[in-house]
Amino acid sequence: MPVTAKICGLSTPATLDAAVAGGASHVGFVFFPPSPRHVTLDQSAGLAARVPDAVGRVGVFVDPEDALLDQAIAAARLDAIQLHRATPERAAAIGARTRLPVWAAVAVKTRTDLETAHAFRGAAQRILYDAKTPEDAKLPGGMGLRFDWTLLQDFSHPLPWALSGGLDADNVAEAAAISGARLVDVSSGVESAPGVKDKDKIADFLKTVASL
Ligand SMILES: O=C(O)c1ccccc1NCC(=O)[C@H](O)[C@H](O)COP(=O)(O)O
Repeated sequence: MPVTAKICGLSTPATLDAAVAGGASHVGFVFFPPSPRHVTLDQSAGLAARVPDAVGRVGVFVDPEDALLDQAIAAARLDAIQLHRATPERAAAIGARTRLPVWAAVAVKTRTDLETAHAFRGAAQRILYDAKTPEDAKLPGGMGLRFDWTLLQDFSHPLPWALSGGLDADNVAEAAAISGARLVDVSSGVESAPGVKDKDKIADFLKTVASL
């Protein structure tokens, strides 16, 4: 089975085009003002218009209000909602209201953290295993942190899932081999500075993923 990739936190037409040209299966737009990758509704609309139908548009949110979700879904014509710091109850309510697939981010540092994923069965359609960020960090993702990929070995996944956290062109093959991931997600590993995506790094990452 091939490995596919989501390039997260895109905010410029040139880097979005690089992700699409390189074969990304999904692109992610971050709707969270404290993030250096935050896009406005207008920006997201312009970016979304460049995305072919075959590529999934994923909106990334941190415990969002309904109003923001509605505005972002309409502006960026989202295909899926990625939720960070949301309870299973809130994830289920968002899925029921928006009728879009929900990707629940599960922050992982230990094996015990993984068990959280089970609570999302019936409430989300996909789990995104991401590295747990420090309690005082302003962002729950996009910090280039990785977790121990061996934790995912022999884990009984409750839902389809993706691997995230600290991936880059140099380690994604090892990460996929160890974890068994068939969908990988990257943000800072294809940047030259926080929030600044790099077309060449995107191309390198996607080339490596295509070879797996
Ligand atoms: O990327 C952000 O700035 C961000 C902000 C708020 C919530 C989530 C965010 N990113 C989520 C992602 O899907 C990232 O791709 C994921 O955390 C991996 O990031 P990285 O370790 O930098 O590749």
